[in-house]
Order: sequence, then structure tokens, then C-alpha cells
Amino acid sequence: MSAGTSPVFESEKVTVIYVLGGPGAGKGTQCSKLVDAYSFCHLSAGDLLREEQNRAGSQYGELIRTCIREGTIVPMEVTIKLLENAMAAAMKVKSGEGWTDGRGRFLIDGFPRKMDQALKFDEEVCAASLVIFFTTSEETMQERLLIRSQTSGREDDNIESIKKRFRPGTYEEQTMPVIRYYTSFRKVVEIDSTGPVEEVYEEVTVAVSKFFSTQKNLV
Ligand SMILES: Nc1ncnc2c1ncn2[C@@H]1O[C@H](COP(=O)(O)OP(=O)(O)O)[C@@H](O)[C@H]1O
Ligand SMILES: O=c1ccn([C@@H]2O[C@H](COP(=O)(O)OP(=O)(O)O)[C@@H](O)[C@H]2O)c(=O)[nH]1
Repeated sequence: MSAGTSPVFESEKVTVIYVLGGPGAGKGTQCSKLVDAYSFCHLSAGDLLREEQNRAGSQYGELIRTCIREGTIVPMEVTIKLLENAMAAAMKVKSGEGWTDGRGRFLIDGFPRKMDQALKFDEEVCAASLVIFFTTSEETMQERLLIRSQTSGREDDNIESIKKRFRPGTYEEQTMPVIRYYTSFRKVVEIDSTGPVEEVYEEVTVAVSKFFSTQKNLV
């Protein structure tokens, strides 16, 4: 793909919602709940990268492993291609089944983490219609990640990697410009994710239902 080409998926036919927030903010938890209620396909950029990392013969395995361990961002070409492929595969499987209105619905979780990723994905794959942005304190996120580490088996759910993911420059300087950019298009819904899961989910469903009602789309 080169600059100036149309996106692979038209935003008239495919709804993309980015789900952002710091590590441990609750993105994955809320996305899982939304999948059943609204027939979304949930694509976690981190999960796709971990899958690719473990895929036998992947040329990116070592690169991904290092980035995830160090809390740095994998080169966007890799992540965007994985997302695009996963979207194409879901479109084949789900159209006619889960998506009775014929439109694809994707929750893209943990992406874009940087402005260049956002611009490239919007331009070349599909323009996002909405951004759900979860906020809570760093202390809450760290506590949650430590609890998650007891069962997740994730290589980055350990105190060293957690500290690296919160070091200055990683989140505030890279991801916040993405939030400010979409805010300028009135696409951001910010939700405080400090409370219990069900309480946060109530706010999420209000935002998503409102979004679909303005899209004149059946839910
Ligand atoms: N509202 C919440 N209250 C308490 N714990 C939560 C809440 N949301 C998520 N968790 C827990 O916190 C951890 C991180 O949540 P997760 O959804 O994986 O975050 P993220 O995808 O943003 O990294 C998980 O163990 C999850 O069960
Ligand atoms: O678009 C992305 C999403 C994730 N990651 C990497 O994957 C890790 C884990 O991301 P994930 O979203 O799974 O975890 P979370 O931040 O929600 O705990 C990050 O620290 C990055 O190293 C990345 O490079 N690009």
C-alpha cells in the first residue's frame, strides 16, 4: 500500500472503535463484555503481537519479544499488517452470521499507541469512528497488573516490565497526542475505569449505544 490509496475497509461498511488507556486500565475486560452485547469482533493489538511472536517461523518473533519485554512499541508496519489480516479474516467468517446488518464491527484494543500509527491505520486500513479512552490512576493500573500477573502468563506482567511501561515518555508522550487528535474531531469518550467492572461497563454501554444511535445503525 502506498500513501494516497483508499483504505482497505470503508468506514461506511466497517465500524472501527479504538479502545485506549494505560496498561491495566481495563481495556480487555470491557471489550470482552462488549463483544457479546454488540457483536463486535475484538482485536487486541497486544494479543495479535503475542501470537505472532509465538508463531513458528515468524521473522518478527524476536523483535516483538524484545519490544514487549522493554515496554516499547513494535514498528507500526508489523502491528498494522496483523490488524488488517485479522480484520479481513473476521470479515470472511462473520459477515452473514454475527453482523446481520452487513457492517463489520471492530473493537481495536491497545492501538494506536502513537500518532503515526493512528494516521497510517486511518488512511490505509479503516478510519476509526470512535475512541473509548479509559482513565484511572497509575497506582490502580499497577495493582491490577500485579494481580493479572498471577494468572496471565504474560512475560510483561512482572514488576520490571511494568515499571518500564510506565516510565516517562512511553505513555504520556506517545499516546496522549493520539487522544488529543481524536478529541479535536469529537470522537473521544473518556471513561473513568477506577470503579468495579460492572459500574464501568454501564458507562461504556451508554457511550456505545449513543454512538450506534447516531449512526442510525441497529444494535
Ligand atoms: N474495573 C476493574 N476493577 C478491578 N479490576 C479490574 C477492573 N477492570 C479490569 N480489572 C482487572 O485488572 C487487570 C487488567 O485488566 P485488563 O482488562 O487486562 O487491562 P488492559 O487490557 O487495559 O491492560 C485484569 O486482571 C482485570 O481482571
Ligand atoms: O499497538 C501496539 C500494542 C501493543 N504493543 C506492545 O505490546 C505490549 C503489550 O500491550 P497490550 O495492549 O497487550 O498490554 P496492556 O498495555 O494493555 O497491558 C506493549 O507494552 C507494547 O510493547 C505495541 O508495540 N503496539
